[in-house]
Amino acid sequence: MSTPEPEIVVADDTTALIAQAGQRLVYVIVSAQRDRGAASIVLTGGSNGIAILEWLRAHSEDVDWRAVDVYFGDDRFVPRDDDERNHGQAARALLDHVDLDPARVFVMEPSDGRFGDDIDAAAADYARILREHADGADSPVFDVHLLGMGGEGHINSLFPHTDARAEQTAAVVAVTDSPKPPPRRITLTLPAVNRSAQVWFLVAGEDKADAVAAGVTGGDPVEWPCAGAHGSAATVWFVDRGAAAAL
Ligand SMILES: O=C(O)[C@H](O)[C@@H](O)[C@H](O)[C@H](O)COP(=O)(O)O
Repeated sequence: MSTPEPEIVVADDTTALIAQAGQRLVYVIVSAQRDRGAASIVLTGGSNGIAILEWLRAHSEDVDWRAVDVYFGDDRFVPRDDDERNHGQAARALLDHVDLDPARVFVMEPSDGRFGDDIDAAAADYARILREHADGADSPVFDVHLLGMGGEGHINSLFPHTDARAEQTAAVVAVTDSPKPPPRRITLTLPAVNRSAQVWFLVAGEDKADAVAAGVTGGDPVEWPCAGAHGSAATVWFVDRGAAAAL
Protein backbone atom coordinates (compact mmCIF):
# COMPACT_ATOMS: atom_id res chain seq x y z
CA MET A 1 0.00 0.00 0.00
CA SER A 2 1.50 3.35 -0.95
CA THR A 3 1.59 6.06 1.65
CA PRO A 4 1.54 9.79 1.03
CA GLU A 5 4.78 11.75 1.18
CA PRO A 6 5.44 13.05 4.68
CA GLU A 7 4.56 16.67 5.36
CA ILE A 8 7.07 18.70 7.34
CA VAL A 9 6.05 21.67 9.46
CA VAL A 10 9.05 23.58 10.83
CA ALA A 11 8.33 25.82 13.80
CA ASP A 12 10.63 28.46 15.29
CA ASP A 13 10.57 26.85 18.72
CA THR A 14 8.77 24.26 20.83
CA THR A 15 6.03 26.66 21.87
CA ALA A 16 5.17 27.39 18.25
CA LEU A 17 5.44 23.70 17.34
CA ILE A 18 2.94 22.73 20.01
CA ALA A 19 0.56 25.55 19.08
CA GLN A 20 0.63 24.64 15.39
CA ALA A 21 0.04 20.96 16.06
CA GLY A 22 -2.60 21.80 18.67
CA GLN A 23 -4.56 24.05 16.32
CA ARG A 24 -4.50 21.41 13.64
CA LEU A 25 -5.56 18.71 16.08
CA VAL A 26 -8.58 20.76 17.15
CA TYR A 27 -9.46 21.19 13.46
CA VAL A 28 -9.21 17.44 12.78
CA ILE A 29 -11.26 16.54 15.85
CA VAL A 30 -13.98 19.10 15.10
CA SER A 31 -14.11 18.01 11.43
CA ALA A 32 -14.41 14.33 12.37
CA GLN A 33 -17.15 15.14 14.86
CA ARG A 34 -19.02 17.13 12.23
CA ASP A 35 -18.65 14.37 9.62
CA ARG A 36 -19.03 11.22 11.73
CA GLY A 37 -20.15 12.38 15.15
CA ALA A 38 -16.93 11.35 16.89
CA ALA A 39 -13.14 11.52 16.70
CA SER A 40 -10.39 9.18 17.89
CA ILE A 41 -6.92 10.17 19.00
CA VAL A 42 -3.93 8.26 20.32
CA LEU A 43 -1.87 10.03 22.96
CA THR A 44 1.82 9.69 23.58
CA GLY A 45 4.20 10.43 26.43
CA GLY A 46 7.29 12.60 26.55
CA SER A 47 7.55 16.34 26.96
CA ASN A 48 5.91 17.25 23.65
CA GLY A 49 3.19 14.63 23.91
CA ILE A 50 2.19 16.09 27.26
CA ALA A 51 2.72 19.72 26.21
CA ILE A 52 0.14 19.41 23.44
CA LEU A 53 -2.37 18.16 26.00
CA GLU A 54 -1.70 21.19 28.17
CA TRP A 55 -2.20 23.36 25.09
CA LEU A 56 -5.51 21.62 24.32
CA ARG A 57 -6.69 22.14 27.87
CA ALA A 58 -6.59 25.91 27.24
CA HIS A 59 -7.70 25.98 23.60
CA SER A 60 -10.28 23.30 22.91
CA GLU A 61 -13.58 25.08 23.53
CA ASP A 62 -14.79 23.96 20.06
CA VAL A 63 -14.21 20.26 20.84
CA ASP A 64 -17.04 18.07 22.14
CA TRP A 65 -14.85 16.02 24.46
CA ARG A 66 -17.67 13.57 25.20
CA ALA A 67 -17.42 12.44 21.59
CA VAL A 68 -13.68 11.77 21.54
CA ASP A 69 -12.22 8.27 21.86
CA VAL A 70 -8.87 8.51 23.64
CA TYR A 71 -6.28 5.76 23.32
CA PHE A 72 -2.64 5.49 24.36
CA GLY A 73 0.26 4.60 22.08
CA ASP A 74 2.18 3.15 25.00
CA ASP A 75 2.44 3.22 28.76
CA ARG A 76 4.89 2.18 31.38
CA PHE A 77 3.93 -0.98 33.30
CA VAL A 78 4.39 0.51 36.74
CA PRO A 79 1.90 1.18 39.56
CA ARG A 80 -1.05 3.45 38.77
CA ASP A 81 0.22 6.35 40.88
CA ASP A 82 3.80 6.22 39.61
CA ASP A 83 4.81 9.54 38.06
CA GLU A 84 6.19 7.60 35.09
CA ARG A 85 2.72 6.61 33.92
CA ASN A 86 1.80 8.30 30.65
CA HIS A 87 -1.83 8.02 31.69
CA GLY A 88 -1.26 9.92 34.93
CA GLN A 89 0.66 12.65 33.13
CA ALA A 90 -2.04 12.92 30.47
CA ALA A 91 -4.74 13.04 33.12
CA ARG A 92 -3.03 15.90 34.95
CA ALA A 93 -2.39 17.77 31.69
CA LEU A 94 -5.83 17.35 30.11
CA LEU A 95 -8.02 14.34 30.78
CA ASP A 96 -9.00 15.34 34.31
CA HIS A 97 -9.95 18.82 33.15
CA VAL A 98 -12.31 18.27 30.21
CA ASP A 99 -15.72 16.63 29.95
CA LEU A 100 -14.68 13.25 28.55
CA ASP A 101 -16.91 10.19 28.55
CA PRO A 102 -14.97 7.79 30.84
CA ALA A 103 -16.20 4.87 28.73
CA ARG A 104 -14.33 6.36 25.77
CA VAL A 105 -10.94 6.71 27.48
CA PHE A 106 -8.94 3.54 26.95
CA VAL A 107 -6.10 3.20 29.42
CA MET A 108 -3.45 0.49 29.47
CA GLU A 109 -3.57 -1.33 32.80
CA PRO A 110 -0.85 -0.48 35.35
CA SER A 111 1.12 -3.11 37.26
CA ASP A 112 -1.28 -2.84 40.19
CA GLY A 113 -4.38 -2.91 38.02
CA ARG A 114 -6.93 -5.55 37.10
CA PHE A 115 -4.25 -8.04 36.04
CA GLY A 116 -1.83 -7.37 38.83
CA ASP A 117 1.77 -7.87 37.73
CA ASP A 118 0.83 -9.97 34.67
CA ILE A 119 2.03 -7.74 31.84
CA ASP A 120 1.02 -10.23 29.13
CA ALA A 121 -2.56 -10.29 30.39
CA ALA A 122 -2.59 -6.49 30.53
CA ALA A 123 -1.29 -6.24 26.96
CA ALA A 124 -3.82 -8.84 25.77
CA ASP A 125 -6.58 -6.81 27.40
CA TYR A 126 -5.59 -3.69 25.48
CA ALA A 127 -5.49 -5.73 22.26
CA ARG A 128 -9.04 -6.87 23.04
CA ILE A 129 -10.14 -3.27 23.57
CA LEU A 130 -8.68 -2.22 20.23
CA ARG A 131 -10.38 -5.16 18.45
CA GLU A 132 -13.73 -4.23 19.95
CA HIS A 133 -13.49 -0.83 18.27
CA ALA A 134 -12.01 -1.96 14.99
CA ASP A 135 -14.88 -3.15 12.77
CA GLY A 136 -13.44 -6.62 12.31
CA ALA A 137 -9.77 -5.56 12.19
CA ASP A 138 -7.23 -5.72 15.01
CA SER A 139 -7.13 -2.00 15.66
CA PRO A 140 -9.25 1.05 14.85
CA VAL A 141 -8.53 3.59 12.14
CA PHE A 142 -7.47 6.37 14.49
CA ASP A 143 -8.01 9.90 13.24
CA VAL A 144 -4.65 11.00 14.65
CA HIS A 145 -1.90 9.00 16.33
CA LEU A 146 0.46 11.41 18.10
CA LEU A 147 4.07 10.32 18.45
CA GLY A 148 7.05 11.68 20.33
CA MET A 149 10.40 10.36 19.26
CA GLY A 150 13.72 9.58 20.91
CA GLY A 151 17.07 10.60 19.46
CA GLU A 152 17.63 7.00 18.29
CA GLY A 153 14.29 7.06 16.48
CA HIS A 154 12.10 5.15 18.94
CA ILE A 155 8.36 5.81 18.91
CA ASN A 156 5.84 4.51 21.45
CA SER A 157 7.89 1.74 23.13
CA LEU A 158 9.27 0.51 19.80
CA PHE A 159 13.03 0.73 20.07
CA PRO A 160 15.61 -0.02 17.34
CA HIS A 161 16.48 -3.69 16.76
CA THR A 162 13.78 -5.09 19.06
CA ASP A 163 11.06 -7.71 18.63
CA ALA A 164 8.36 -5.16 19.46
CA ARG A 165 9.53 -2.95 16.63
CA ALA A 166 9.60 -5.91 14.25
CA GLU A 167 6.09 -7.12 15.16
CA GLN A 168 4.10 -7.62 11.97
CA THR A 169 0.79 -8.91 13.26
CA ALA A 170 -0.23 -8.13 16.84
CA ALA A 171 -1.55 -4.62 17.47
CA VAL A 172 -0.30 -4.54 21.06
CA VAL A 173 2.70 -6.17 22.68
CA ALA A 174 4.33 -6.27 26.09
CA VAL A 175 7.93 -5.07 26.32
CA THR A 176 9.96 -6.35 29.26
CA ASP A 177 13.46 -5.16 28.37
CA SER A 178 13.08 -1.59 27.18
CA PRO A 179 16.53 -0.03 26.72
CA LYS A 180 15.10 3.14 28.23
CA PRO A 181 13.78 2.71 31.77
CA PRO A 182 11.40 1.61 33.04
CA PRO A 183 11.97 -1.76 31.33
CA ARG A 184 8.38 -2.94 31.33
CA ARG A 185 5.91 -1.27 28.99
CA ILE A 186 2.85 -1.98 26.88
CA THR A 187 2.91 -0.56 23.37
CA LEU A 188 0.98 -0.32 20.15
CA THR A 189 3.00 -1.82 17.30
CA LEU A 190 3.69 -0.48 13.82
CA PRO A 191 0.73 -2.40 12.32
CA ALA A 192 -1.57 -0.56 14.76
CA VAL A 193 0.12 2.83 14.32
CA ASN A 194 -0.09 2.46 10.56
CA ARG A 195 -3.87 1.84 10.62
CA SER A 196 -4.19 5.51 11.63
CA ALA A 197 -5.51 8.00 9.12
CA GLN A 198 -2.90 10.48 10.29
CA VAL A 199 0.37 9.97 12.15
CA TRP A 200 1.87 13.10 13.65
CA PHE A 201 5.38 13.39 15.06
CA LEU A 202 6.09 16.09 17.64
CA VAL A 203 9.85 16.48 17.78
CA ALA A 204 12.11 19.20 19.18
CA GLY A 205 15.85 19.51 19.61
CA GLU A 206 18.97 19.09 17.55
CA ASP A 207 19.74 15.75 19.20
CA LYS A 208 16.77 14.38 17.22
CA ALA A 209 17.90 15.76 13.85
CA ASP A 210 19.45 12.55 12.49
CA ALA A 211 16.40 10.51 13.43
CA VAL A 212 14.09 13.09 11.84
CA ALA A 213 16.11 12.94 8.63
CA ALA A 214 15.97 9.12 8.64
CA GLY A 215 12.25 9.16 9.30
CA VAL A 216 11.42 11.70 6.63
CA THR A 217 13.66 10.26 3.92
CA GLY A 218 12.71 6.61 4.35
CA GLY A 219 15.57 5.29 6.48
CA ASP A 220 15.78 1.65 7.59
CA PRO A 221 12.96 1.12 10.12
CA VAL A 222 14.97 -1.59 11.90
CA GLU A 223 17.55 1.06 12.72
CA TRP A 224 15.11 3.97 12.96
CA PRO A 225 11.65 2.80 14.09
CA CYS A 226 10.19 6.23 13.27
CA ALA A 227 10.83 5.51 9.58
CA GLY A 228 8.27 2.69 9.75
CA ALA A 229 5.35 4.84 10.94
CA HIS A 230 2.95 6.31 8.40
CA GLY A 231 -0.63 7.48 8.33
CA SER A 232 -2.81 6.19 5.49
CA ALA A 233 -3.95 9.74 4.70
CA ALA A 234 -1.11 11.84 6.12
CA THR A 235 2.17 11.65 7.99
CA VAL A 236 3.09 15.01 9.49
CA TRP A 237 6.37 15.94 11.14
CA PHE A 238 6.00 18.92 13.46
CA VAL A 239 9.61 19.86 14.21
CA ASP A 240 11.48 22.83 15.60
CA ARG A 241 14.51 24.30 13.84
CA GLY A 242 16.93 22.09 15.79
CA ALA A 243 15.12 18.87 14.89
CA ALA A 244 14.97 20.01 11.26
CA ALA A 245 18.71 20.71 11.12
CA ALA A 246 19.64 17.63 9.06
CA LEU A 247 16.83 17.96 6.49
O1 LIG B 1 8.35 6.22 26.91
C1 LIG B 1 9.31 6.94 27.12
O2 LIG B 1 10.33 6.57 27.70
C2 LIG B 1 9.27 8.37 26.67
O3 LIG B 1 8.03 8.90 26.91
C3 LIG B 1 9.64 8.53 25.23
O4 LIG B 1 9.06 7.56 24.40
C4 LIG B 1 9.34 9.92 24.70
O5 LIG B 1 8.01 10.02 24.31
C5 LIG B 1 10.22 10.26 23.57
O6 LIG B 1 11.54 10.01 23.94
C6 LIG B 1 10.04 11.69 23.15
O7 LIG B 1 10.21 12.50 24.25
P1 LIG B 1 10.21 14.08 24.18
O8 LIG B 1 8.89 14.53 23.61
O9 LIG B 1 10.42 14.51 25.58
O10 LIG B 1 11.34 14.46 23.26
